[in-house]
Amino acid sequence: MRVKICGLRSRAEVRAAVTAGASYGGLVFFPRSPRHLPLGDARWIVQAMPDGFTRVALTVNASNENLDRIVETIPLDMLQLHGAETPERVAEIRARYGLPVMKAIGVAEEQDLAVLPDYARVADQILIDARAPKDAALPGGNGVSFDWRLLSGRRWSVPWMLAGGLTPSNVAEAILTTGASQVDVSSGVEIAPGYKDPRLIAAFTAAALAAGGGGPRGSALDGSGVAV
Ligand SMILES: O=C(O)c1ccccc1N[C@@H]1O[C@H](COP(=O)(O)O)[C@@H](O)[C@H]1O
Repeated sequence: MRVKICGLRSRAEVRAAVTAGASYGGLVFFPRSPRHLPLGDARWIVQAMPDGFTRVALTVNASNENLDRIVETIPLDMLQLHGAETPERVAEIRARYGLPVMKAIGVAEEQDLAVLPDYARVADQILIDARAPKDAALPGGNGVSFDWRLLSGRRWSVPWMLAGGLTPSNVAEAILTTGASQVDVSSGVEIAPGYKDPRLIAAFTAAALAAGGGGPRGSALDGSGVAV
């Protein structure tokens, strides 16, 4: 079981995630988000991330110019693409930066999963998130979940991660229902938008690790996140 804490905005939040046993830390580069990080701050925050803790940059429909700036400024282990990037664009970004790419797919009903194989061909991982509500200002980070039963018994050819409205209280049920071996959380461990609570980070990570049977910290790039 591997846990990603997304939207880390301070070194204290990074320390809380690492201490809790999370494997991934997400930095949001999307100005409309309350979790958006100026690049100067990101450079400082990323220094608090130890070896083995996967450093993920989240972007939304970013241009090459913006991605260039991010990749040139901070050391990264993965790019999370959380917009309407096509499979061709995902492949282009992966080739351009030589970094593993995790593509987010928004799900509200079964047919939303139909695009998943196309992305699994070009991305290193898939992030299955709740589809954002129509009136939402953000494409993710809304604290909204979906019917996890849509995923039970499904398999894909690449590692995948479950997201969307996960909290310390529901993550165990989400894992048991979907069989996820990786989970991602943002608003579910916050006391206000953009402000993580170390106790909620600890509670979430402990609940996920207990439900998933624990397991080593580390990246899922070895393929061990593949659903079985
Ligand atoms: O967290 C954000 O602000 C954000 C902004 C734009 C796109 C995605 C964002 N977060 C991702 O959304 C999911 C679910 O978040 P939540 O736990 O429901 O709040 C997660 O993958 C975040 O990485």
